[in-house]
Amino acid sequence: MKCAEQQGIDMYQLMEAAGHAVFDCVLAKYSHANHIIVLAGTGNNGGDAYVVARLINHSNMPVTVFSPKPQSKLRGDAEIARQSFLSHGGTIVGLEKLPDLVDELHPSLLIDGLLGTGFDGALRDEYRVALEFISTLSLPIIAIDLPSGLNGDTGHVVDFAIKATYTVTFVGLKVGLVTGDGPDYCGTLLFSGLGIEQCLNHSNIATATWLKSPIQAQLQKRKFNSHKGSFGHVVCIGGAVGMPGAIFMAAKSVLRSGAGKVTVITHPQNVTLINSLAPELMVFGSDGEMDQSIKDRISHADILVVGPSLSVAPWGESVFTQLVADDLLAHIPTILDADALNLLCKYYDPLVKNKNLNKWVLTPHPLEAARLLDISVLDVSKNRVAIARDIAHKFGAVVVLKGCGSIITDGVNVAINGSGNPGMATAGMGDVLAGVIAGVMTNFDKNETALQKSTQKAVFLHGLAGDITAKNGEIGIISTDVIELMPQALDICIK
Ligand SMILES: NC(=O)C1=CN([C@@H]2O[C@H](COP(=O)(O)OP(=O)(O)OC[C@H]3O[C@@H](n4cnc5c(N)ncnc54)[C@H](O)[C@@H]3O)[C@@H](O)[C@H]2O)[C@@H](O)CC1
Ligand SMILES: Nc1ncnc2c1ncn2[C@@H]1O[C@H](COP(=O)(O)OP(=O)(O)O)[C@@H](O)[C@H]1O
Ligand SMILES: [K+]
Repeated sequence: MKCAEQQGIDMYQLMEAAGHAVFDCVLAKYSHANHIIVLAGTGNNGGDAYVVARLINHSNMPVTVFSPKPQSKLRGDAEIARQSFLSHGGTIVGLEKLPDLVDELHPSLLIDGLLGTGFDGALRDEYRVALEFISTLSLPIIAIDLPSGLNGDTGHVVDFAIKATYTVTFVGLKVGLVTGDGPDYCGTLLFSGLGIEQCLNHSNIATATWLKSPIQAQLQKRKFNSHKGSFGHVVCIGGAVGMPGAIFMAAKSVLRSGAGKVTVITHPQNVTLINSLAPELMVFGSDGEMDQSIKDRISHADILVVGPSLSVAPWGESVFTQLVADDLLAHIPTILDADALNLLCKYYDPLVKNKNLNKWVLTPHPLEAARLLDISVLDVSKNRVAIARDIAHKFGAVVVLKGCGSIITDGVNVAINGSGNPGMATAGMGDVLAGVIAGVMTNFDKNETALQKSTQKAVFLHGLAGDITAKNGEIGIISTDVIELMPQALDICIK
């Protein structure tokens, strides 16, 4: 909004436009509402609320505004909007009176204009008490710009927030609506550009991309005249003794995402089982010492996946340290997942620093992200985008910070994934993602600039396969189901 102001756009007109956008939502979804309660805060989000309340009043629907103290004087545009509401006969009551009046008013809709993008920190007591009371009413709620209590920049809820039915949000994407806690609080998201989206598009503001449509993960149709060598050789390294599952799922996912050839390097005791589960894989055993033939296979790979069930015990540690010491990870695009990330924390300084590592994709979940920066998991969830960027800068890598609204960043560009579902919160789904990233990459150029873009597409495709799997029920989907549906997800995205 500051940018709009700098470009000479009239801020009160924007507030009017915001109010009209919310009023349109009221008319479209709740035109028969009984009494409408509007919460109006003390900033510009409150100003928007007064515009909506005036429009509701004007259309002869019963409306009461509840506002925290001080109700006397707001600032600037918000005060103009409040005065306009009052001069049209509007009623404003103290927020603390809401519990006493609610039975009398019989509201059937609540509009939340308490806090918007200016909210920071923890809710002040008066607000928290009001929001907790509201949550007991079971009313449909339209949130203005964002649900009060949710931080629009980070997607973090400190203690309490409104759970909206609809959120009518304005102009650019607020990352906090689509990552972390955001999706649990926003309900259905409705966007309004307030008529200034064109002007902002030309202002060169760096914003995050929300990956929501298959068009954003477009893949080229294959030439008829293709052969397996056209689509890359991926080597997957992991699977300590007794742990064949994760590396098998990662490798099978690479195959199901379009790679020409996939090799697995694992503990010798896993070889027979993995071969029998997927005879398409080439599987080789290593007892922890990497002989020359294994090193040759790795050095001829187009892409590496390192980490699924590698373990931090001696076998995994020995494999990882040799890969780094022999520079095998320095020149080949490499997806580092799971225990490779844990080992990366341990060996970052002595082995990894100062090498040419800008071909890495790191795929931490929040706990692994916390370890990579030596912070707490809470610190990660407080600001997912900033943390993902910090990891990208520290390791010179593309980072996928997994979870609801996975963040993909090379430290500069930021994308937030909009595919996937909570059914995917199940063991092995991250191993599948690591494989999908490598497999999808084999469809693209191998240069570095493609790394962020191809990782974005892969993360979207992985979530899309999860969504296709969840069509028969979300809870209880398993990672191997998602692997089998990767071809369907890819097919949706082929040009
Ligand atoms: N003119 C503009 O800039 C426009 C802004 N728009 C609206 O304005 C909003 C942003 O307005 P503001 O910057 O005034 O911010 P807000 O209206 O979100 O909030 C500011 C108020 O919240 C209080 N507050 C902050 N943290 C708090 C906490 N932890 N507990 C309790 N109270 C807290 C502050 O004391 C301040 O009074 C947007 O979300 C959008 O709804 C729209 O009207 C379009 C035009
Ligand atoms: N609630 C969710 N919404 C969307 N995607 C999710 C959700 N929960 C998990 N996922 C996805 O599933 C995968 C889980 O990865 P991870 O936690 O590493 O699992 P594991 O360690 O068991 O392999 C990630 O890609 C993550 O983004
Ligand atoms: K709000």
